[in-house]
Amino acid sequence: MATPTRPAPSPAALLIYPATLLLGSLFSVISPVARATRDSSLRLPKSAAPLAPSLAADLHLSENPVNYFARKNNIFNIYFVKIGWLWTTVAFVSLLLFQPAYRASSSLSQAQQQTRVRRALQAFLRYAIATTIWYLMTQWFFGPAIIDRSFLVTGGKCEEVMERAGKMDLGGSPSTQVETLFSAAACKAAGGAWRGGHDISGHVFMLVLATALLAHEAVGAGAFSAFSASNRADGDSARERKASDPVVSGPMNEEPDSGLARKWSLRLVWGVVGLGWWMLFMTAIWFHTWLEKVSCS
Ligand SMILES: CCCCCCCC/C=C\CCCCCCCC(=O)SCCNC(=O)CCNC(=O)[C@H](O)C(C)(C)COP(=O)(O)O
Ligand SMILES: Nc1ncnc2c1ncn2[C@@H]1O[C@H](COP(=O)(O)O)[C@@H](OP(=O)(O)O)[C@H]1O
Repeated sequence: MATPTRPAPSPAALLIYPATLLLGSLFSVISPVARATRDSSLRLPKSAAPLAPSLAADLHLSENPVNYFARKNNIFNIYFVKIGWLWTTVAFVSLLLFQPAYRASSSLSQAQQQTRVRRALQAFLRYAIATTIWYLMTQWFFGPAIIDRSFLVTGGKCEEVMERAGKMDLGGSPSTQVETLFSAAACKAAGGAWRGGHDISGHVFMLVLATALLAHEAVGAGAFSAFSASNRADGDSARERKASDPVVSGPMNEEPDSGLARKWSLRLVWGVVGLGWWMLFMTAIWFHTWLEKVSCS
């Protein structure tokens, strides 16, 4: 019986992302609460009203929007999304450590051990590639991150700071000045307003990348465990399997206590994926224009 060990999730599953953004955008248009938030923000004093076409800030400037998730300081934004790659890393490492698909153990044959080490290395490579992409897009790309550079290229700038810089010498080395003016975080920290360009959502980008990476890995690892468990139950057919066959190299000799860690690592991963999806949905409802959201997914 040849059952694939790690069936690849269908690419069609990725449609959940545009569907989520579409649903969130529709909700933001038809929900009375979302509309009330928008109306109240439009009644803000002119000095507080942004001049740029970006709706990200325009619609949600009020200090305390009606909906908790429309607040930038909501607990999930601060302790989950803002350090989202840390959560992704922890969840991913827990998979590598505790899922039988990647775990080499002395009770396995040498061929089985090699298969698992190879799988773990491949998974780590996927994580490293995703981490590099996240880093270059949102944190640093030989200076400002790609998202910040695309904002500048499309006409955005750090408004108040640019004006001040025009009037006085900012001091510091030229590279310090560039950092101050040309990255969203540095601009906001310097009291400037990051306005005027196409502001690709870092939240949408990171949440899509992180949840897709984790879900893809968890589906594969979970399927391996389920397949192995069904083989353990079916003792006769399990004994017929070749140890060297990567398709059937299940954790027949798994230590009893590793089952708990295996379950909890999957729960952690699906928890991160679930909360990540929810925050993506919240970003779709309360933050950014439609174009800014879809341009990064
Ligand atoms: C060419 C450079 C390549 C560098 C990458 C090399 C990859 C090597 C592979 C593996 C090595 C392991 C390294 C471990 C990395 C651990 C990652 C972290 O934990 S970083 C610390 C936590 N920080 C975050 O999670 C930040 C997440 N937040 C954001 O990215 C942003 O806040 C946002 C994009 C979500 C929103 O942006 P904002 O401007 O609106 O705040
Ligand atoms: N789901 C969410 N919950 C709370 N704040 C969010 C959010 N999605 C985006 N934001 C906020 O909206 C702004 C634009 O984010 P992004 O460009 O990454 O989508 C950021 O504000 P700050 O930069 O003031 O923190 C971010 O914190």
